[in-house]
Amino acid sequence: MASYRVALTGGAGAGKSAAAQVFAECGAVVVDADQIAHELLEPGQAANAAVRTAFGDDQIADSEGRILRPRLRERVFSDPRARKTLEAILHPPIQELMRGRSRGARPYAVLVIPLLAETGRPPWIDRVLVIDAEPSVQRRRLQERGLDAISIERLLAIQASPAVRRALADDILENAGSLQALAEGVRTLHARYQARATTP
Ligand SMILES: CC(C)(COP(=O)(O)OP(=O)(O)OC[C@H]1O[C@@H](n2cnc3c(N)ncnc32)[C@H](O)[C@@H]1O)[C@@H](O)C(=O)NCCC(=O)NCCS
Ligand SMILES: Nc1ncnc2c1ncn2[C@@H]1O[C@H](COP(=O)(O)OP(=O)(O)OP(=O)(O)O)[C@@H](O)[C@H]1O
Repeated sequence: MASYRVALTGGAGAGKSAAAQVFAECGAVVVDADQIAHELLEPGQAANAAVRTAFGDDQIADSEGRILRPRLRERVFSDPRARKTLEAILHPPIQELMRGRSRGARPYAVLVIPLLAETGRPPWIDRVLVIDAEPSVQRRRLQERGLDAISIERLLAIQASPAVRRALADDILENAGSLQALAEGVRTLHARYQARATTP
């Protein structure tokens, strides 16, 4: 039987990781694009070398070749050309690893893809779940994570609008209440996805 793959997307701080954790606790296989991006930037990876060459070793890496992610983030969130350069290096291997790691997943896979609306829906995705929170709530959560006000505004400005994202959705999870309410919403969806995944 082919894998059943659900893409989970949403704006920064909307609650994708929190929802993904509950899907994992329910037994879904979770694959996260942001985590894969971090893995690909590790020393020894081809993307690490490509990023250091493109952005300048002395600018964005330490003496051991470790990418200084906050510095790279600052650069790419304030310069669209730099962002395109980084995305051109990282997005093809991210796509390949997302697809590979979710192949054969049982009962089904949740792929956390923050930029689904920006990059387009891959043909191998069966269903799109959008998690949404009020922009004021996103800002507060990002602030709590230590991002400064300018970085928060830049980040929200370069991401797709909630309307564009919601237009892609088969399901929408409103993350407006408590973490417990979010977990209940996830468990309801899990039951539905599990049934779809196992129905021939
Ligand atoms: C820029 C990088 C080095 C910053 O790393 P850092 O650990 O500081 O932040 P983190 O990865 O947690 O991202 C912070 C927030 O920015 C969002 N984000 C990341 N990259 C992008 C991007 N190219 N465009 C818009 N939003 C982005 C993330 O989803 C998250 O909400 C890293 O995010 C990265 O390598 N991004 C490029 C790869 C990418 O496009 N990833 C998104 C998933 S496809
Ligand atoms: N309903 C909620 N109630 C309280 N806190 C929440 C709720 N949902 C998420 N959070 C918290 O808000 C923060 C951001 O959530 P999370 O990391 O899941 O967002 P995200 O969409 O994965 O963000 P990013 O794309 O930036 O990684 C986390 O600290 C998380 O625990």
